[in-house]
Amino acid sequence: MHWNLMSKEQTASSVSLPTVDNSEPCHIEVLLRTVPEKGLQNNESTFKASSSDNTVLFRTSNGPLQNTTGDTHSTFQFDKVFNANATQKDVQDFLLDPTINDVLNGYNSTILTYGPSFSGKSYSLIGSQDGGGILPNICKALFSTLEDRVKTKGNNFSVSVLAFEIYMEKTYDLLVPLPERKPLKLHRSSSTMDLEIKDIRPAHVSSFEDLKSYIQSVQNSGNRMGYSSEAERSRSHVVFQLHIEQRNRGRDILKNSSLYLIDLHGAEKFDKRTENTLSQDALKKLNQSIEALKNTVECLEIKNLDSIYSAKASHSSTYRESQLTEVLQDSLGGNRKTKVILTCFLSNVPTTLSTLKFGDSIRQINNRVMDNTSGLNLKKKMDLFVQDMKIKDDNYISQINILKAEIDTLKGHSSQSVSKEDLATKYDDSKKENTKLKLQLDSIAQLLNRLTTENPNNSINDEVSEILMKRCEQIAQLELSFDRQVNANSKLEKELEYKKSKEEALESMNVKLLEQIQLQEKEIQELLTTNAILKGELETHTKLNETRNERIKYLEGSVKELGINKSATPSPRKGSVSSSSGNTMSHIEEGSELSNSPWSLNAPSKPVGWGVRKVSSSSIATMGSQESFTPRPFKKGLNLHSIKVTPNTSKSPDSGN
Ligand SMILES: Nc1ncnc2c1ncn2[C@@H]1O[C@H](COP(=O)(O)OP(=O)(O)OP(=O)(O)O)[C@@H](O)[C@H]1O
Repeated sequence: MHWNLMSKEQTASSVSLPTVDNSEPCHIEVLLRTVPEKGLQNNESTFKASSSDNTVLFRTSNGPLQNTTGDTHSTFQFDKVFNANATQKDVQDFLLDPTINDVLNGYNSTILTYGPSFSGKSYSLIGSQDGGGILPNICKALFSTLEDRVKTKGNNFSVSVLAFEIYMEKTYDLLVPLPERKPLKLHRSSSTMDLEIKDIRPAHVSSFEDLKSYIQSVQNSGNRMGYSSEAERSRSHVVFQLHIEQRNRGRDILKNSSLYLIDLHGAEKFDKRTENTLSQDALKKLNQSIEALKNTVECLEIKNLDSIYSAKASHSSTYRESQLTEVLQDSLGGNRKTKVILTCFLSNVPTTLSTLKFGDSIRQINNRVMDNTSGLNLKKKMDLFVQDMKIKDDNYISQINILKAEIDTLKGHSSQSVSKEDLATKYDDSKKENTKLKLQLDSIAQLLNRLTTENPNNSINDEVSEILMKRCEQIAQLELSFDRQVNANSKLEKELEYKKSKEEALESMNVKLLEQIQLQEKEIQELLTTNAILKGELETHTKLNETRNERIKYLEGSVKELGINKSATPSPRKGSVSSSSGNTMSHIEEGSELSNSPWSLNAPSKPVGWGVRKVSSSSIATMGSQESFTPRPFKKGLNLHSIKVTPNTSKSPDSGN
């Protein structure tokens, strides 16, 4: 699979709205961040960085601060200068929001770190144990804004990510574990001239959590960046690319943009002192990319400063000096909003001076940026429509399944509970028992009355009372359970009714959903047919156009030929056909094809004969509404008389003859 690093889908499925070049100039922004160094005071250093006016002043060893207007390299002006005590948050507060805005407005953007080893490039871009860098925080903020737009504007989005490293002039997919990593091919698409990486594996991520796990897998797969071991310097350039596609269905707008986050390896030259295991050739390759980057920036700076400078020398050739510059082509002088973070130790004069000079040069480069906003074409619209229908369909199906499961559980409940018939028999039984007990109670009450009247102090009285009390308790309990049964019964009845109504509602909803699906299928069908008709019409028009072009060419040829013949013979007089030489006549006869042509200026309404000769160039010039034509039998040498011309009001000098 090829992965287009520029506008992956824009070319295939959308039509660009702007037809004119509406790009705007945009200079590369440069930020400087200095590393905290123990015991180093800013005003004691050779460099004085000022975050208030965003300058760095370079002072000579013993002398006073140099005049800012004197030596161009005595003062370096940047877009932002962060002192050593600036936090990650300070840097990100400055950088994140504008970059996110640019990307979401459809502008391609790049954030690039540049500086010597251990100066905090990875610290700023990726982060460390004590805090997240630009990469995780920009991704988090990006997803949060995208999700907000889904809620507030109904926009859709899709994000894909890929990560690769450039090591010794070879490009590797960072998702592939380090030992298995194979170099990938970079090439430019012949149609769009976009850079493509063959066989790289992009990942589609739908949330920040997905993206975090992608970054995690990249880090787990091993790297040459050195952030696994803090004391190790990086030897590869690492590139993260996010591609964001946003769709606004209401306005049929598609925005495609990408964000590069690039962590370069140290900008100093690698040599045998630090890389003693590497061969001379390997060292050369290791240094090649930064050298090429410096050259490219220099060329572009000169080109920007000197408008007469020929682009030929600078452009394509310098970009091709290394894989890094190939990847950066669009970020340096192309359609990207580029921000460079320079990192340096103020105590190290040579590396800082070289970094500042690089920053100064790259800041002179003007990119030409335009937002990658496009309209959706019919095919894209249909694809999206079908995709949405599918999603809706899936939703409906899952909704139906949920409701079905609910019905099943309710049905299970009702089968487990007591049936109506059982309840009725239970109710009857209790009723019978109740009446029996009541009768017993009555007879006991009667017996008791009798005994009380006969013998008021009889001990039997107490016994009977006790029995009676027990019986009463039994009756009360029975009545209670009876009430409970009745309550349970009515509850079940209600539940059953509710289930029935729910089932009915579900059924009708189901029917509606089916109708909707059918309607949508019909709409898709109609769109397909319209598409086919449009295609057919387009083909017919193209053919017609081709035929017309052929005819026009043919006519032009014929007219030219006629012109040549005309110039070859004496110029005919106004109102006359030609000389009597007979040449023109015969030419006209030959040109009868022209008169017969449906494209002829004078298509014959009569059979082809003498009349068609009116088409000769001279006759076209003289033909007026008063001209009449009398066909005569052909006589050799008499052809001049074969056409009768009615006198013209404006006579030619010879017309009297
Ligand atoms: N501004 C800073 N504040 C605190 N610690 C920092 C800062 N900048 C860098 N460091 C620390 O310095 C060390 C080196 O930083 P880092 O690895 O980011 O350098 P680098 O420029 O990416 O080096 P290399 O080019 O070798 O990759 C790390 O331990 C990092 O935590």
